[in-house]
Amino acid sequence: MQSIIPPGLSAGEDVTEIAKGGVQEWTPIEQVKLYTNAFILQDNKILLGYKKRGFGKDLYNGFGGKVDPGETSVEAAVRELQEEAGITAPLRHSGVLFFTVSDVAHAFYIDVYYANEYSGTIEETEEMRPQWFSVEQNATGTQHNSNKTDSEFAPIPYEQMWADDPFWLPLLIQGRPFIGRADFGADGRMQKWWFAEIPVSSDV
Ligand SMILES: Nc1ncnc2c1[nH]c(=O)n2[C@H]1C[C@H](O)[C@@H](COP(=O)(O)OP(=O)(O)OP(=O)(O)O)O1
Repeated sequence: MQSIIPPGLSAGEDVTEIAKGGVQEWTPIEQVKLYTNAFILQDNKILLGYKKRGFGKDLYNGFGGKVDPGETSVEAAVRELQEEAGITAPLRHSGVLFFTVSDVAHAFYIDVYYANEYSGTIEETEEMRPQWFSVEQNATGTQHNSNKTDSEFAPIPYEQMWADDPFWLPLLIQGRPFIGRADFGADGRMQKWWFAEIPVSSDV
């Protein structure tokens, strides 16, 4: 399928569009800040954190934050995972997300990472309360079983996550690289969005 890659993102032409919506033009970009977001995937479960304060408070997300001056993106991702969940992991790049929020002056360019192993002890921190969730029901975004799972872990709580997450988190879980952009209103709803899968070998 032919796609038009939104401003803020770059990729080759061989992307596979998986979702798009909204009617207005993309919000103009004035300033961009670099962020990271990291997930641990292990034994059919995923580690998320309940954000206790600040931007995205009361939502579940991966572990991450701003890239500090002088840091590489992956160094920042490793640092944020340590600061927010108490663990370290061999993070691998999985995708890029680009967001604007109507009442935030800068745009968010987010490198998304995952690891299948970690070291250290997962612990609650001032910012995040880590919790494992089952990926068995969520990998395709569908329920195999209407109200029961054999897993001891709850399904991924998409209703308590950013509205864009259901578009790309299933791809991360399945090891399929992705890119995507969403422009949010001040009410936290997506006003315009576009998500795509990219070839495994792509360098995003
Ligand atoms: N829309 C959306 N979906 C998924 N994930 C995110 C968003 N918007 C986001 O900002 N994020 C992610 C990106 C980062 O991982 C966090 C936000 O980082 P934040 O906690 O604000 O950054 P810190 O550097 O830790 O903040 P301070 O410690 O400086 O307050 O959410």
